[in-house]
Amino acid sequence: MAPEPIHPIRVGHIDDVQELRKSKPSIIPERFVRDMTERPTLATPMPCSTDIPTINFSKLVKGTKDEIKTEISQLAHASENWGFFQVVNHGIDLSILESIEKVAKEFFILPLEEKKKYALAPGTVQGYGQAFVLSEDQKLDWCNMFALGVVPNFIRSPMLWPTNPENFSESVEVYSTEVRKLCQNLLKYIAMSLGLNGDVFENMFGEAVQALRMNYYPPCPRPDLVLGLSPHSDGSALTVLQQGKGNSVGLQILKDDRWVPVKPIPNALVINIGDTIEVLTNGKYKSVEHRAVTHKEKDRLSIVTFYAPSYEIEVGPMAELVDENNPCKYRRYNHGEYSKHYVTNKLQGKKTLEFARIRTKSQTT
Ligand SMILES: O=C(O)CCC(=O)C(=O)O
Ligand SMILES: [Fe+2]
Repeated sequence: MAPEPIHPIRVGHIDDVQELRKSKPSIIPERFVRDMTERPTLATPMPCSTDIPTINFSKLVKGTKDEIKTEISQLAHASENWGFFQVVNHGIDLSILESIEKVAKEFFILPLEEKKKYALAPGTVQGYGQAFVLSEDQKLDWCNMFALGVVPNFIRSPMLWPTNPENFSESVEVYSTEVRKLCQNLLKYIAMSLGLNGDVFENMFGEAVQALRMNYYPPCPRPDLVLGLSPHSDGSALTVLQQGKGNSVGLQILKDDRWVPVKPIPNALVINIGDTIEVLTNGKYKSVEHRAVTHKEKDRLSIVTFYAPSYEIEVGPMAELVDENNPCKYRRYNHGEYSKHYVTNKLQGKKTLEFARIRTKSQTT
């Protein structure tokens, strides 16, 4: 069962950030202004040796034995220490990446009245607007989202789709099919990097759920005060993120208590480990906290695919990853319940995963 909206929720007035931007405010509305501790530290220079790892996907698929071995150990290192990596030579045709970016842009430049036809209901994550807003006093992100389910419930009805409906629908379908294959392949190599059978996740997940979210961050006159997207980890198994061509750098990941920017590599895709893989691997592979920041003059688009087990699947640490030295850190739970928990809570770092974490005696006292 897909997560149902919870009612009633009072979220108060939510300004549309694109409309706000048009009015060129000299003062940012209070609901967007972050508390001191949450503000992006724009002035802190980042050490340059902290680029996230890169995986050469073509070497995994058709490299020599040695190349495959090296790439798999890179993948293990990235998943264990970073929770993030960029995939180059992923095999998805450039025209497919360009097409999804084009339809996403076409959507966001529509008049607000048009976009509002797809407005998301409070407490749900599908549609246009701001997801994860669950109370009137919650701070808002400097972002507009348009999110839709792809598997199992992609509705291919031209009536329902914006702009050029045929193009939109077709681009989403073609793109999502390619990204699905990439996720399945990456999960195979991730399993192998753990010394498990390549098909272990595929067999476990049933008909995997896939969702697509387009995030649009308009320029912000005070990027030092706001966040594009609140810190969070993803509730998925894997996330695939495409950054708009030539956009500003906006994605940051928390590494050793520092926010490290993910510098876009042209045509690469950013992959991150989601909460589900963290639980299945008993914490060996990490779903790492990340956020988006804004830019004073430049806008930014990200196109994000979440790939997760079917809602009825039960998830818990795999036996192979639990032993005396690595005691079980998470309880077993139903993935649909976790999804519901995820979408009905605000984004708050890794807090959502507390849902599953087993507390040791020293943590509870
Ligand atoms: O826009 C970005 O770079 C971050 C997006 C993201 O983390 C998400 O949609 O879950
Ligand atoms: Fe995310």
